[in-house]
Amino acid sequence: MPSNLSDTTADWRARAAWLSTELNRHNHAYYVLDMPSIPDAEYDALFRELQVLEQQHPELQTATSPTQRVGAAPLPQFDQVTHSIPMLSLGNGFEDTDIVEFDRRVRDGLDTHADAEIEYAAELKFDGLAINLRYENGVLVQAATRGDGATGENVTSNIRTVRAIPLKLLTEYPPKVLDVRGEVLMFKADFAKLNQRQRDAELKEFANPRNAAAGSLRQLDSRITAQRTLRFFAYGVGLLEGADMPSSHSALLDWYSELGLPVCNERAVVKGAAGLLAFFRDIGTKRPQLPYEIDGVVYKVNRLQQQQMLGFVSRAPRFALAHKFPAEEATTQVLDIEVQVGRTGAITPVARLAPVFVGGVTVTNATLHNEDEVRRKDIQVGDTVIVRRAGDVIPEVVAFVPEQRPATAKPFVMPAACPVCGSAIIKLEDEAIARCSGGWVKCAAQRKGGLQHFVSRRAMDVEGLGDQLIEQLVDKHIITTAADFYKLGILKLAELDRMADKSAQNVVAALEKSKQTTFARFIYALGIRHVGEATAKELAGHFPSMDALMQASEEKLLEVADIGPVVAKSILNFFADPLNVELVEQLLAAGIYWPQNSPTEVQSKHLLGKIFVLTGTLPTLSRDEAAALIEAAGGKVTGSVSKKTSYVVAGAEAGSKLTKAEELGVAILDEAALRTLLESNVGANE
Ligand SMILES: NC(=O)c1ccc[n+]([C@@H]2O[C@H](COP(=O)([O-])OP(=O)(O)OC[C@H]3O[C@@H](n4cnc5c(N)ncnc54)[C@H](O)[C@@H]3O)[C@@H](O)[C@H]2O)c1
Ligand SMILES: [Zn+2]
Repeated sequence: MPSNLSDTTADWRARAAWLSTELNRHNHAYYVLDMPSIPDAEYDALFRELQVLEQQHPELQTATSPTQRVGAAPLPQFDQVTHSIPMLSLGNGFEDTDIVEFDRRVRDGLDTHADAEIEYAAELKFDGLAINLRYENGVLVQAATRGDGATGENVTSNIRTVRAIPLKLLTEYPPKVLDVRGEVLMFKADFAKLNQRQRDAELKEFANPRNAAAGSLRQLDSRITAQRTLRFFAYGVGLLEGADMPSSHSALLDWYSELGLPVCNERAVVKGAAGLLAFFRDIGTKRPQLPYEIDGVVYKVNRLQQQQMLGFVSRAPRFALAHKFPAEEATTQVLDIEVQVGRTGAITPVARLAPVFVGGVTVTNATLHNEDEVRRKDIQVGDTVIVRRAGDVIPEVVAFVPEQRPATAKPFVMPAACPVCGSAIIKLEDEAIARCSGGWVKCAAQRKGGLQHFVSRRAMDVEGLGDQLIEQLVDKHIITTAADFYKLGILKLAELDRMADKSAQNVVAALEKSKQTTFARFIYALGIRHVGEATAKELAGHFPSMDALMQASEEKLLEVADIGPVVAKSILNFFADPLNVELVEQLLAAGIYWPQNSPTEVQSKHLLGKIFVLTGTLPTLSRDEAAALIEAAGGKVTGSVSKKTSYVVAGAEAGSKLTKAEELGVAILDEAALRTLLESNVGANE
């Protein structure tokens, strides 16, 4: 309760009444419309405040208070179903102490010895909606939502479209009546597909899988439900007639499994509070990999007899507790929208936020991904927004709250120039992402990425110069351009963190060794936009020297196989910048060189027309080297084996390509056989 409230009955009453109205309004949006108006954490905070207020002032509590009720009344459009046994909610806890306290309450309630450990069934808290499935003589006859706990909505025809739910139980002796309780939910992948379809059809997207599941099940037209993939997990029981109730919760779920009802495997029987907390932590680490969303775990006293002794409070059983994960969503204000320049020059709009605690940390900014996304979500400076931080994922802005948009809200405008280097920001028509046109030589934001690429295995191939080392070198201003690598001495390197003399020597030796390279590798290492390895090879084969390449006109570039206008323009732009030309000159001056003609000892183009596939690890040649030799002899290297393949060159740990070659009867060579073939003229076509 806010402390600025003076301690008078009138104030409590007003606050409690206000909280009730708010909670009822949010309940309606959440349960009836399937469109929550605030994040769950904020709803929970209001709910707790009212609970505390009512505990302190019992006279405020009414039977109609939101704290005493479950869910919301069913929609009048649906037929109503009165539950034989009410469907309740769950009490919940967040902190370890809440769990220890729950275990203590259970032990007190059972009057067991202080040191007797209780057996609990622990399971997942699925983020969907509760359903009651009535089976009579083994046949599904009715399905109803929880509604307000006493009365739910009849959704039988919709539930019949859910393939995960059996229409008939797998038993010859079904009970006369069985109310199976469980959760209808939507898996993450199905949710993503549904929202993609909604977007394509320009329909409203669902906020999360829970709302999508609820919105899909609570449809008046079952054909719509049938198009959405819903799933189901059973976790409880209502009325049971004509069979004995299993003696524990775990036995109930085992029985369900035998009856053909889907039961989640992530469950355990544990002992005492320590067992509960261990389960919680274990599930916490598995959570990101689960194919569906959960918002916590649920603990239930396992023995049915003990459950009955404990009984119920108004809206929840005393024998169960939901242990919830920290909220992943919260609302806050957008103070500004800035742009960040990524390692490849990609410009990302980022919302600066009023600090907010979400997903277990304080968040002050969140990604907006790209310009189109900002427009689509219509996020403006000044908006109140819902921020989401799930696991270790970067926080993102989910949506803005329309009712709270101020008149002064300002739409985002993409700046014309890079905030880091001042170069123009450009966006190609067919790309979602705008980029700084400065490139890595000019733009400090792209420098580290560019330098890492420069030394990478397929470029200059400098061993021992890892990403972290480069970050340090740049951050300590030891290096600004790629040419600086070749000025590095052992002493400078040995000054760095975690750098032993020996490793420093190795790096310097590796740099020295990298000076002898190929023309193609050097072109690729320059990191010219759109010039990948293949294009670099084409260029190296086409132009006799670096000078020739740097001076090539657009027409000349277009003569090269596979080079179109976009790539040609990119190459022209790169060499139009004096900084880049200077870099090339410095690198060559530092001693980088390559054999002028073909880098190998191949005598003739005798393998013209032959198609090779490389697989596995060869004893001495790297794959690149083998490919270069084959190409120098006129052969062609492709990625997959077909009837057209002339030879498959197989090394250690060759996989499916080798099998395929054997199936198709393609000739298989080892490295020695390849060398023989390259050196002789046996493959000649003439
Ligand atoms: N954002 C909003 O405006 C808004 C409004 C109302 C409610 N809510 C949210 O809804 C929740 C309260 O709803 P509630 O009363 O359904 O309670 P609850 O979701 O906290 O717990 C009860 C429900 O958990 C589900 N459940 C999942 N796995 C289960 C399992 N293994 N065993 C038993 N039950 C399981 C069942 O559907 C059950 O009805 C809160 O998280 C609240 O934040 C949000
Ligand atoms: Zn820039």
